[in-house]
Amino acid sequence: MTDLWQDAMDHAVSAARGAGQVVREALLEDRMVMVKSSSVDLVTQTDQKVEQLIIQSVKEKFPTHRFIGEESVAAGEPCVLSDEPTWIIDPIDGTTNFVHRFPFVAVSIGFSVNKQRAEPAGRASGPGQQRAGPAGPGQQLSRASGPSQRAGPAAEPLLAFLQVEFGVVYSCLEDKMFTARRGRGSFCNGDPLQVSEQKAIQQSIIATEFGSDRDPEVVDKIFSSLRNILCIPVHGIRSAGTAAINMCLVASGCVEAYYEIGMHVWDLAAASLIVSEAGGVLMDVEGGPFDLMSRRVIAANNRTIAERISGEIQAYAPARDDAAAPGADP
Ligand SMILES: O=P([O-])([O-])O[C@@H]1[C@H](O)[C@H](O)[C@@H](O)[C@H](O)[C@H]1O
Ligand SMILES: [Mg+2]
Repeated sequence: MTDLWQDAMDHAVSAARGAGQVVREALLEDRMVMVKSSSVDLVTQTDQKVEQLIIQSVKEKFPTHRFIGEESVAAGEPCVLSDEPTWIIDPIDGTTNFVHRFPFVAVSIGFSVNKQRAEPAGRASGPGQQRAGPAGPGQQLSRASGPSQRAGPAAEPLLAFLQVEFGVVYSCLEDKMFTARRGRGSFCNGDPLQVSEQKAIQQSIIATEFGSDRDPEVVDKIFSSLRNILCIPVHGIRSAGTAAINMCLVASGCVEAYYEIGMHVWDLAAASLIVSEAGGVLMDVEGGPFDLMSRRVIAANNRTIAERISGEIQAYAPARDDAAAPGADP
């Protein structure tokens, strides 16, 4: 049977690699910094150029596909997911890092199709499927066991979830290409990834970010959550400065969990599949199902750690990514 999306995934990997080369070259030059939603929400010409390069190359090969790109949305394009094949692009995740030459910068490309196809857990989802169980980031099943033991239960209720078919995160200064295909596992430079087996949060490292919202009430909540989690106590707190790389660190087993409120769908789409395909779980910060458009996430190695973190977070709800979209989900 033809593998519908493998061509697109191969294209995403090569586009991400090409974009990474542009980012690395731009780091050697002066970077003109502009601001978006606030004085600490940065963008550069390289973000815009890289996004256009990726979109143009995809359009040439897949002229009917749609896009959600960070800089296109900033320029007024709608942020809409539909049943149509949609490329979800963050040209530079870690723009602040890029501006300061802090050495963690990623190109993130997720690909979704069939926005809300309801599918029973445990059904194989495509040609060449090697593992049972839904691997899309909208699902909330615990996947604490390793890749070899990940068959989903046979009779789960129907779940409506966003289907990310593949995710590509290229950590371009480390030259690490993280990839995941739905139902087929996660990889870094071709080597399979698996989340940490740690069950005790007291022996965990937790990643989070401070985002770009400087409203004192929000900052208080961020620090309150951080204090609660630090005092559990955990082994440590880390911030890579990019949501996508933080999540790839979860998938790689280097940190047990990452949580944040405020990042966007383009920061999360690709990496959410990389986490779930590495055996991790995705959850809303209040413990419900993960929602890619909600700008809230806990990505963890297992449900126990995710739930413990959700119990310590002072939650708030930023405007959804699809809030302004006509016909967006209520
Ligand atoms: O702006 P950008 O560098 O693409 O993305 C940001 C990074 O992922 C950062 O780690 C996170 O804290 C922000 O919430 C994101 O917006
Ligand atoms: Mg980003």
